[in-house]
Amino acid sequence: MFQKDLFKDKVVLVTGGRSGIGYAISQMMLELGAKVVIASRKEDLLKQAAEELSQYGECSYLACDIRESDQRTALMEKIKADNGRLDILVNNAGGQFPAPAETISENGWDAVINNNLNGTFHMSSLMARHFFIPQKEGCIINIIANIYRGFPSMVHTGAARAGVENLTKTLAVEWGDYNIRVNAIAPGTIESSGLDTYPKPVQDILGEARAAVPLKRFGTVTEIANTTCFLASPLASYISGVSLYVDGAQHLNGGDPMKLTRLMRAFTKSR
Ligand SMILES: CCCCCCC/C=C/C(=O)SCCNC(=O)CCNC(=O)[C@H](O)C(C)(C)COP(=O)(O)OP(=O)(O)OC[C@H]1O[C@@H](n2cnc3c(N)ncnc32)[C@H](O)[C@@H]1OP(=O)(O)O
Ligand SMILES: NC(=O)C1=CN([C@@H]2O[C@H](COP(=O)(O)OP(=O)(O)OC[C@H]3O[C@@H](n4cnc5c(N)ncnc54)[C@H](OP(=O)(O)O)[C@@H]3O)[C@@H](O)[C@H]2O)C=CC1
Repeated sequence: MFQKDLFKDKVVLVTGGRSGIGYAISQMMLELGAKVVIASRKEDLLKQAAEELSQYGECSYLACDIRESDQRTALMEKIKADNGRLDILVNNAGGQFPAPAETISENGWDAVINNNLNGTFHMSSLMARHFFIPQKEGCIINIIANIYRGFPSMVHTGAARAGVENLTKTLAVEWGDYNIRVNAIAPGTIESSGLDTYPKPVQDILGEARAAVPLKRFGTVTEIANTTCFLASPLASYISGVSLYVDGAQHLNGGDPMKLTRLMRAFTKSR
């Protein structure tokens, strides 16, 4: 759909690029000519994904937990040594667990905030200081979630993603001075490997949740990759500071937001 070689000679970092949405983004960027670096925690799975992705173009990898400062620095050093530059950062790595707010421990809260808010900011800041600001050019895309009506059953990630939505606006303004564009994508429910990680109550309501989306289906990883490539491309050269909801209008009308919380309360009690 995009012009072949759209990202020729561009260097792209996709965190969480070994699976699901991140994998689809990496594949599409490679098919459009980019050099792609993927990073996530599980080294075996990461290596395997990089090997598979190499059929589409030049893909490298480094194991990195985005919550760890020394691992983020090692990733930045690798990109500098291998490529000398970075053009596009896709902050896709993230995740959480469904739980009623009153059951979330302090460590559980901190783990999710560290993963989704702190990891995203520190990665953006590091890559901006070492690449985008000296280059006077850069592009950051933050994958968040549908937090339009809060996020019942996932208060921790709702708060973290709202933080990322807001820092997207602030960085778009501050780093406009350096010709850096910063945008976010808020996927609705996407058919991806990520959904398989959720417990039975989530699996049980997927049919109902799918029917409640105004477009009557969940999204695909390709639809999130399409949006990412659009926002990273010159087609979006005047777009910065926005959060694009890619959710079949689920944020406006997506069924009973409390249903999962009630099911999780019953599930937690029964264990
Ligand atoms: C109708 C459908 C609705 C679905 C909407 C879907 C929208 C969003 C979809 C997606 O995002 S798909 C992507 C999903 N993928 C993931 O979420 C996987 C990533 N998740 C993780 O890697 C982990 O959950 C984590 C959040 C990063 C935590 O990892 P970490 O290794 O730091 O955790 P631990 O050291 O194991 O635990 C820390 C702390 O957290 C508590 N905790 C962890 N899991 C749970 C749980 N399932 N329930 C309750 N608490 C949990 C854990 O107990 C620790 O706390 P303490 O016990 O020490 O107090
Ligand atoms: N699927 C959906 O419906 C939705 C997904 N999202 C978000 O989109 C993003 C991708 O999700 P999806 O592809 O579906 O799910 P996946 O679980 O397949 O992807 C999450 C990726 O992030 C990596 N990751 C998680 N934590 C860290 C960390 N601390 N450091 C480095 N890498 C990490 C994981 O790799 P590893 O385990 O090896 O670290 C994995 O590759 C996530 O942020 C997710 O929350 C948002 C809304 C809806």
